[in-house]
Amino acid sequence: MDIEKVNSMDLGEFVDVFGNVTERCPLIAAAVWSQRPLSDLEDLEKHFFAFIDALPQSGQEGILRCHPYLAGSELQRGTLTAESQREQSGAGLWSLGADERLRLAELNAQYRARFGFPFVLAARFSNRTAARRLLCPSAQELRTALGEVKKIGSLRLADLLRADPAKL
Ligand SMILES: NC(=O)NC1=NC(=O)NC1=O
Repeated sequence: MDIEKVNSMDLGEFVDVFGNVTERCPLIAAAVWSQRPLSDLEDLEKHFFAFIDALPQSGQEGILRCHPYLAGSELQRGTLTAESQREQSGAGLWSLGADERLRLAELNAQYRARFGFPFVLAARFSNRTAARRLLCPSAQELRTALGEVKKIGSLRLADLLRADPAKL
């Protein structure tokens, strides 16, 4: 898909296509739509990231709370978004052993209790570092977690911009 096609989209189409670049936060796509005409993929990505960076901490934490747990109940129940389903399955989280799933559930619970939002990791890079990040200071961990949200968004945008518009 080329950037001219993106710039020609009305609001509904734009949110349909880009509404889940940031997991379950279509508001961001609706906000970025008003930045058209966008010059290229980098410009589109820059506006997604600028919106996140400009939010107050409560809004940034809200974005993290919109993310499903890694290997959590949503993966088990099959209620993940298509993107998350692909990412989590692709990272092998579907085929975890019972003990590993339990260990991840415990880490998720400890992490959520400490920071007030779920552990977020760009699963396609899957450098499972939950245990180490649990020890980080809150302000640093918020920045790290938002960095993972941006990595996930970059990968999703690249997939979408590579996609054939006929299939969208
Ligand atoms: N809590 C998470 O990190 N969730 C996810 N990371 C991904 O890359 N996809 C997800 O659903």
